[in-house]
Amino acid sequence: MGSSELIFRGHDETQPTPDAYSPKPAKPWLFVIRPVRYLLREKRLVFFLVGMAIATVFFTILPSSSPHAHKYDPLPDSFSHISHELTTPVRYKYYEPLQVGFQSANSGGKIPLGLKRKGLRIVVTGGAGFVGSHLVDRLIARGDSVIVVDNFFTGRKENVMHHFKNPRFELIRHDVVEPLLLEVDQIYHLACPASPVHYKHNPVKTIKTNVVGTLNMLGLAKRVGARFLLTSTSEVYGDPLQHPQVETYWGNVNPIGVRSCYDEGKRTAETLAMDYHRGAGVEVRIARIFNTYGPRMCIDDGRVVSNFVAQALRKEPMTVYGDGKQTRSFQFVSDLVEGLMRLMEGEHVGPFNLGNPGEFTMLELAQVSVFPLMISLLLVQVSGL
Ligand SMILES: O=c1ccn([C@@H]2O[C@H](COP(=O)(O)OP(=O)(O)O[C@H]3OC[C@@H](O)[C@H](O)[C@H]3O)[C@@H](O)[C@H]2O)c(=O)[nH]1
Repeated sequence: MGSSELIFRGHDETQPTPDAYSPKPAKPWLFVIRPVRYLLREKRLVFFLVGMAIATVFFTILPSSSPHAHKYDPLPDSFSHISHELTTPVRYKYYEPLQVGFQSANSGGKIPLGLKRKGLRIVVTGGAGFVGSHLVDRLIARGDSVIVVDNFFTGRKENVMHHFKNPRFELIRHDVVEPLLLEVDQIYHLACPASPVHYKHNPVKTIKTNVVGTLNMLGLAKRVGARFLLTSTSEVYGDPLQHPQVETYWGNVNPIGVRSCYDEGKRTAETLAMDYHRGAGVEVRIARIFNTYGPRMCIDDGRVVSNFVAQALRKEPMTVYGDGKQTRSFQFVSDLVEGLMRLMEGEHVGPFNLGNPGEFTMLELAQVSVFPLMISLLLVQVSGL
């Protein structure tokens, strides 16, 4: 059989014959007409349009009028000036996220509907401590979500328990010497006992916290692309031969002294931060914190301000060590927190000294601690409180 035969037979079968049944040709427009008729007949179109309207309201209007935007945000008046500089939207608004971490990964692209960012996710290690808890207050007030990581060695739950019902707050009991994985945009690394009495109590643990703890948190910053702020200390200058100490001064530090676990530990932490910055591209900020005082400082903190205040209250003699001519500067905790946040949001790595530029001798401090206390005790007695 030749190929021409095959072709011919095929033609035969498809040829129409006058008597054969011929079905009506299909009408493609019926596929459109039928559902429309159905929608109109069953009033389905109305339901469809109403559903679309509800969905539009839910996904567009509701998120911007979320109760959180007002519930936690009214910043105290004393902070209003900083909100203009640190946070693009001012009071009563959510914080405009920086182009860091997760955010930078999304920059340029549209964030899918329903995944709109409302604030930064921030870890504060040591967030239940004296300085950390004030920082947490400010971050929460700004509209960010805060995870506090604290082992409660010197931190206290009471310092942060006023946030327990806030859905943007989480508290994790964790020691930073163990690794931790969290998805965050920024890390404020404060975890370490800061008072000489506390850090000398277990020096091995102190240096481990400064070195291994900082290494772990820098590793986390690298892994999730977070910006990292290290709270270092004025103690990196050791027994300084230069007054006042500028950041370019390298210090005069004893590597084998009783304070070395802290001052050398912090110096190593700074080294680690800079090496992660230069070597792994981690965005770091370094703050060197000078003496700080304020509410939530432990009365048994062991530092000079709390000691003098406690002694004045108990009408005990003040324990001025040495000749009392050594000088220190003292800043209020809210000023420090403002400095930390400005540093984190700014473009400069640091290190930056954060402290009060005016210095006192310890003898002068003993005098200024006594007089206001005497006056306030007198007022309490006069008013009969
Ligand atoms: O009861 C006291 C306590 C302390 N002092 C003296 O007061 C001065 C300040 O001592 P503190 O213990 O308050 O604090 P230090 O300045 O030694 O270190 C502090 O400084 C900066 C922070 O970053 C550190 O975390 C913190 O330890 C020291 O000269 C100390 O000898 C007293 O005279 N009497």
